Amino acid sequence: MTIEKFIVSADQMRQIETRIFAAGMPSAALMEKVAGLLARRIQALLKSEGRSPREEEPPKGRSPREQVKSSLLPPRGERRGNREEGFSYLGYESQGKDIVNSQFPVIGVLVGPGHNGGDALVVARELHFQGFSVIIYCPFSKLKELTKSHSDYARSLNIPFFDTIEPLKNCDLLIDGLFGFGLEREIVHPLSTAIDEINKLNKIVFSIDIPSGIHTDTGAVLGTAIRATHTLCLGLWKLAFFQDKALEYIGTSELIDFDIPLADIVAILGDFPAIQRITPASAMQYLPLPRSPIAHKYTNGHLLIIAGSARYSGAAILSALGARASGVGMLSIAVPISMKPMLSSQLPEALVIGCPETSSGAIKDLPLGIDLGVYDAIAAGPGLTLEAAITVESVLESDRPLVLDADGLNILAQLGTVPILSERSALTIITPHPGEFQRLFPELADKMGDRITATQEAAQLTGAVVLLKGARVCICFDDEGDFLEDSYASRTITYLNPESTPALARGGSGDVLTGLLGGLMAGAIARKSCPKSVVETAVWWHARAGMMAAKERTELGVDAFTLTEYLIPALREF
Ligand SMILES: NC(=O)C1=CN([C@@H]2O[C@H](COP(=O)(O)OP(=O)(O)OC[C@H]3O[C@@H](n4cnc5c(N)ncnc54)[C@H](O)[C@@H]3O)[C@@H](O)[C@H]2O)[C@@H](O)CC1
Ligand SMILES: [K+]
Repeated sequence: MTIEKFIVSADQMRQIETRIFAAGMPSAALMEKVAGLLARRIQALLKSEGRSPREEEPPKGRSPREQVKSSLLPPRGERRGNREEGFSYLGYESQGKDIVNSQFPVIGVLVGPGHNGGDALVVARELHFQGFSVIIYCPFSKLKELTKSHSDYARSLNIPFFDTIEPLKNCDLLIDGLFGFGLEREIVHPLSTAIDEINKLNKIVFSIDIPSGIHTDTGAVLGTAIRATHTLCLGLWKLAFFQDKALEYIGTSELIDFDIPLADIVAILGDFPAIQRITPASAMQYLPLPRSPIAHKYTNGHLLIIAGSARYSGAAILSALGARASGVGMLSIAVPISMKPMLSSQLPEALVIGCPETSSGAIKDLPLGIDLGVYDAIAAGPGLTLEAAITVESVLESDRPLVLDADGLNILAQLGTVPILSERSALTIITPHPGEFQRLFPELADKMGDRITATQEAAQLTGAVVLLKGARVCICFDDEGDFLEDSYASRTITYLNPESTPALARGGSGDVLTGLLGGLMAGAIARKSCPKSVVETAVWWHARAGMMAAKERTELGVDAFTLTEYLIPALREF
């Protein structure tokens, strides 16, 4: 399993770290290694933007120090402006250093009392040796032993230290090493005020491990937090990177792999971890590709979509186009009878079933004598309105595997989520957004501060696969031994999708997912493979299509219909 699959809590990271130290790795050596990787990565990021001091052609006729030039510096006029306002550049002319006119990029390193601060000090030292102009902000008098050693050494190198934020104002880049996964309580004044002021500076900020102030597990802001533009997560992905509310603070992110032995990870997380990050490889393994050379339409599954109303007529089309991309063998679509001609013209390959409809054009009931048993799976909900309650009740009562979305979920909430779903004999996949989730699970209202835990509990309460939509989709289900090895039966499995695009935050994109997921599920059932496994595939694929469309058309250009047209091209990228 690739390192990118693992996700840890602060406690698990601590346990893994303890094993490494117990096995003999010196703590100082590990910090040196990690921070060395960080410093090199930060330099590479700066170099990619033409901001590396040593790589540039030195202008003639200057001292070696002055020859090191970087575009990280603000235009000279701006700096002069600061001086004219009476602000001494960086505030340390008084230390006898004439760097006011220096051409160096100026990097401000924020140092905390623990080992996150230790990492930051090693990074500061390395960047200093590489020719960057570095200053250190450290408002703490007590530091952990190792951090104190690095602080002493940095001071001996004449790297300037400050305990006020004023000097940070003229830095071109900030590196945040105030707190990592050791933060356990709220940040209070005066540090909280300082962090708020630092955020107001609107600088480029690289956070080490996690933005300081963010809870490693829940992603909650503990008092206040650094708003990073980029976060370099150390060793293993932490849960916070999958909590929607932390994303504004994390910015873009990447993993810095520092060779944690797999045996130590497995010792703490197990060889099939209960929480996993979706990767292209893991999602693609459940795609119905390549097809069997002797496949026929029924071995690729038969999906029934139940969707649409006069009010939301497009929902049925969008779901059906999602299902079309899944390669499902046969597609049937049940819609209010007056919509039948429109559906038939849009989806010539589908069998369109006209249903009796209410006076306002919603599905009143399924046609008399319909045999749901012929379908491998059913996807119901998009655009149904609450008037389709009888229909939703009958699919819930059926023994067919079911994807339930949108109004299907609102009707389920009225019927009573937990008793209905726990009585279902067949698999149910529910795909709520946070508002629908709260209607479905009022008993979990106070758990919504931690999306991941709330989704896990919803899966445990219902026995369903629960897919909570958002920037980082969370998928949870109980493993009943049908999917993984028997020894793991009765655990809750969680999959987290690491990447998506806000371009998908738009009406109709969920309808596409419902159809795509339903189609993949029907195919999996027809081929007798586990239908739960395709949920991660559908979520990842849907997000990739959105990302590809956004890249080509901007985030404004990804309406739900356009999204359906990117589903197949998105696969070709892989
Ligand atoms: N896990 C690993 O394998 C490695 C961890 N390293 C670094 O070590 C970090 C964790 O280090 P620590 O456990 O020392 O923890 P941190 O550096 O995250 O912070 C802990 C320190 O902050 C103080 N503190 C906590 N909450 C506070 C608050 N609200 N206000 C003021 N002070 C507060 C604590 O008393 C303690 O001194 C990681 O994030 C990472 O940067 C790396 O150095 C090496 C590898
Ligand atoms: K940090």
